[in-house]
Amino acid sequence: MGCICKTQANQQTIKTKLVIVGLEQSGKTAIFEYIKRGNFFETQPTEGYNVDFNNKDYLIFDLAGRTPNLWQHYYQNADGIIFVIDSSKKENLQQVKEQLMKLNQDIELLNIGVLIMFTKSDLQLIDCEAFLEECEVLKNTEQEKVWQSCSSKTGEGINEGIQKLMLLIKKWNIRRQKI
Ligand SMILES: Nc1nc2c(ncn2[C@@H]2O[C@H](COP(=O)(O)OP(=O)(O)OP(=O)(O)O)[C@@H](O)[C@H]2O)c(=O)[nH]1
Ligand SMILES: [Mg+2]
Repeated sequence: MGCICKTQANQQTIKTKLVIVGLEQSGKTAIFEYIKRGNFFETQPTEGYNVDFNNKDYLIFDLAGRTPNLWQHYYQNADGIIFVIDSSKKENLQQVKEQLMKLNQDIELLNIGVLIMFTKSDLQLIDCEAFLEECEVLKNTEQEKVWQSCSSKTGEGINEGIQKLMLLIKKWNIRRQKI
């Protein structure tokens, strides 16, 4: 992650660094804004990234879906990744699978907790569990992941997802200390 992350982390003793990734228009910024404001906020497509470091618990980078080749550069110093899937879109699930496989490869040697967020649950069309089963992402016990269905319109599931991610990050930190 870039120097902004490290500088701000030092100044504000931020505990946890998170990165939000996912396909274009999947709902990343809406989740980022919901975490920041506690309500839905109408978004624009992201250019580059958004960052929030005012909340001392988290430093969050919300990356642009249109430049997936840049995501990996933010993983190095991250504690957690939120991979966002638009659960109202069945047509791009193949692309989602490919990005999830790429994510697995990119973080193979890093101790990072991954939360898969199926967002737009207010419009939900896909069967999340069947999808996860089909693409086998949760079967790799070496690289444990958690998942949650959520909506940035209603707020449903967002805090639950973050709590699951925090627990997973704690586990990773304990494992890291044992190594
Ligand atoms: N109904 C519904 N719409 C949502 C939800 N989350 C996001 N949207 C809408 O989906 C569209 C895309 O949301 P963004 O959060 O901007 O998506 P993004 O993943 O940040 O997109 P990029 O920055 O282009 O990669 C916007 O029109 C949002 O209003 C949700 O939970 N429910
Ligand atoms: Mg965005």
